Amino acid sequence: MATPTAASAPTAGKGLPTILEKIQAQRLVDIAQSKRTPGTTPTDLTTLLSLNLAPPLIPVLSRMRSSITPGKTPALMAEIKRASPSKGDIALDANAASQALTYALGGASVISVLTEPTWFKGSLLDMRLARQAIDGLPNRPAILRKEFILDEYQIQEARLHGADTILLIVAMLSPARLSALYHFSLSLGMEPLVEVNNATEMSLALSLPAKLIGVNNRNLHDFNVDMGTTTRLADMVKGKDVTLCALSGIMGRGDVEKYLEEGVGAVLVGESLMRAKDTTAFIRELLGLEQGLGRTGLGLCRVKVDGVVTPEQAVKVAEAGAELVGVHLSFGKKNRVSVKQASAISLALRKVRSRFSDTSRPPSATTVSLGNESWFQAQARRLSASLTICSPLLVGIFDGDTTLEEIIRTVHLAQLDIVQLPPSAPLHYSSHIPVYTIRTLQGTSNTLSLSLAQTPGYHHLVLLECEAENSDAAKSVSELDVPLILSIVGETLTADKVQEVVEVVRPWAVCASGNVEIDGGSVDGELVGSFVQAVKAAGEGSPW
Ligand SMILES: O=C(O)c1ccccc1N[C@@H]1O[C@H](COP(=O)(O)O)[C@@H](O)[C@H]1O
Repeated sequence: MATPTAASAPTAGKGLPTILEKIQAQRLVDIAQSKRTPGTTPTDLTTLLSLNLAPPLIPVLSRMRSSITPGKTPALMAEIKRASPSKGDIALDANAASQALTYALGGASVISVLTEPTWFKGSLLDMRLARQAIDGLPNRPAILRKEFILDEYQIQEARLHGADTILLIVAMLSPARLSALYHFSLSLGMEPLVEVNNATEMSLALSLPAKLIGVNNRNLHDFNVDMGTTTRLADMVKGKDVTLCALSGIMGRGDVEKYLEEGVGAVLVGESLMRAKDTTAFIRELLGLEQGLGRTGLGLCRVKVDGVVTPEQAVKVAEAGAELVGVHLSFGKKNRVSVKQASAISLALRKVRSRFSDTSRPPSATTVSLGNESWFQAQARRLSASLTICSPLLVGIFDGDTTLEEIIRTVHLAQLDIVQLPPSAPLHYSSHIPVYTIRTLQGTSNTLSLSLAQTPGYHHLVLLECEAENSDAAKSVSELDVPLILSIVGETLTADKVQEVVEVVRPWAVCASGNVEIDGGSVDGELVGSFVQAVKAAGEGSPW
């Protein structure tokens, strides 16, 4: 791969805007320095890519196009921009990871991360962290490396650090270099955003043929922003397989609406988003969405009954309306069952499920949101949707001595639907267990375990064991973004008491204990039924 130098810069002699010349010269120095650094030489990057160390890509065009409603909602490319040559410092304290998460949950389709350090105070680390922060989201935005790309080396860096697309600025590149970089990016699976500022550059972009074209309203000679630039070029892409993006100077919904009327599909917004007092509200305004909509769940609280030892008990619990049936599978536990007994319980539950399920419901009725939601919200939504067609589910409860191999074997032999892990279970277990997992935490949990509780991938739900007098702990955990199963220990939870707790803590489910937990051979179906009714009444309007 040839290394462009400042002297042999492909754009020399084109009369570039001063700032672009300066940035270009500096970037060539930076690239040469990185290429010389042991561990990041061009050979290293090629090796890292061939080892498949770049994180998985999403196709930027289809991600953006799936968010566009022509004339109404554009795809939003939300930019992380701490500073700029034209404005100086904008938001030096901005944290790339938390900004990216806010953008993603607010409804951005692309997160544009400036990685240029000198004028924009960005970095590749910013982009990597932005990607990591949104990686677990079920419908994550694409990551754009917003950079002055001059060399294939920067495109390799972009892929390795988690970009799904890169920027190519036509004004900085000769037609031959533009074409080479465009095709190199495609060869790594990334459709680039090609930036133009006039009709000549637009024709060049179309000849590539670029499918994602951004018109920069900012004149890079004098920094003057002319919002009519996009308007004047919009007709050139009409009828073509091109998503047109308006870049720079967008301050509010008024600007967006004007562009939507002109057939623009996407807007890239930097400064005004970075300065917004309420970023989420501003994103919703830009996208023309209703304000203040919180989480949309099914408004339900579910019941889990533990300690079932026979198929007959399991059926009684199902008939009483509980959605989760727990069996203890570890030695030394009260009401411990063998794998064989668990398997018989599983079979009995499978036989009766159709009686408690509504398979006539279309999937969309339970799939409340396919937009941007957190990893845990998505898990809870999917599990809740499964429960409407497949209830109750069987939970196998394990203690700290069970190995991962034993748990996986039991899942298959007993056909468990969910595995409940003890607090001490290694954090990687969940990613190896082929069903949903619940992690038990004690109400007295420290800050570390609370932060682990919220880590996507370590478990799908948290079961919080809490003394009745310590329900404040449950309240504080309930504020975490994790579906919670509340288990009040050491006290019989009456129907009245459970209503009170559910209304305060708003858990995803409650674990029946005391008066309804099975002890010995019999289950009082009526008691379980009234407990279930109390939980259902109190759970109405829950965010889950
Ligand atoms: O903003 C600048 O000073 C600038 C200078 C040189 C190249 C690009 C520049 N900014 C680009 O502006 C848009 C975002 O615009 P805005 O913040 O929403 O007005 C984006 O394309 C930046 O890369």
